[in-house]
Amino acid sequence: MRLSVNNVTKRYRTVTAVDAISLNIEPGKIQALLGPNGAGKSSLVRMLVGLTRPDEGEILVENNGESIELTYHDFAYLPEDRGLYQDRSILDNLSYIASLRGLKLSDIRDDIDRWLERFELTDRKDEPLRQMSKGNQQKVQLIATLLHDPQLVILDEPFSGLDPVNQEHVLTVLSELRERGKTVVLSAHQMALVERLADTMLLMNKGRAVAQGSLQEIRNTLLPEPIYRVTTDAQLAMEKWSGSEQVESIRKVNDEQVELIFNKGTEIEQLWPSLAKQVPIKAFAPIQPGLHDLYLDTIRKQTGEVQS
Ligand SMILES: Nc1ncnc2c1ncn2[C@@H]1O[C@H](COP(=O)(O)OP(=O)(O)OP(=O)(O)O)[C@@H](O)[C@H]1O
Repeated sequence: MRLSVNNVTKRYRTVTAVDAISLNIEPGKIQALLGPNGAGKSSLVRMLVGLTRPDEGEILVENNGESIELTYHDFAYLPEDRGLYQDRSILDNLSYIASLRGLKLSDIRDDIDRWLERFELTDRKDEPLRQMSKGNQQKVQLIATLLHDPQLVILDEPFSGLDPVNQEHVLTVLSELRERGKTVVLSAHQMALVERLADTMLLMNKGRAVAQGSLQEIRNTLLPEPIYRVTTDAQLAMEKWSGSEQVESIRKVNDEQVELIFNKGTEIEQLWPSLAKQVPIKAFAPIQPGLHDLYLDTIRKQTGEVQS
């Protein structure tokens, strides 16, 4: 299933939650939506699953090359506000949700057992949900979401409330969905996980797209000039190099290392000897910042504050 989001805008009374976003989401790929609180991720997700409509633009869904209207059976949706019956057991909740989807319990009983086993909930399946930790409830919600095995899976913050072991379980589940050709869209705040998992990402801030594409494409957009990590006398380097015309920025990492970004068009190879004449250089190498650093740096620049 393929989703095309074309120039979509969503406004609430006082705020433009999603502002002219375009995005192509492909089958067999994982698309992540990233951004600080209030960036517009959930608003976009709600439009993707048809809960709300765009004020401008359109969202097209294609299955095997044909344009379709999404129905409840076509997609799995893990909403931001989870809704399970607190007084009922895990098994009752899952059976009830399965019946709502028109699934026969006898057909999916094995699937439920496998999911419970996988998420280490088998021993607790008869306990009421209210006795469960937030993370365990989250796991039950995720199982409920995926039970009917649809082609399109849309998850609003699937990692929230989970410990690292269960985050890994979810990561594996999502990778398997991709391998089986499903289309997966998720919003998340866990950059290290997203970096390992997502094929493409949309970084949003205040409803707008700040950068999108693969991690490399995002790097190229947000950081067109490479960063060099230089081993040297950091204090002296800060003093001597920061005034250089070719140096866009210099940051002290520790007493023996600085990070340098050069101005666009600088012939970097030719510059090293003159920098080394001012302050001896022991070593230098370009570094590839991870998504976490790119994200924080970008949001900081845009808002002057950081939320993660
Ligand atoms: N139903 C609504 N009515 C009015 N404003 C809304 C509504 N839903 C969202 N908003 C506003 O739209 C903006 C985007 O909110 P949204 O929940 O989409 O962000 P988000 O990126 O999902 O944030 P978070 O990471 O905190 O879940 C926010 O300013 C929010 O207050």
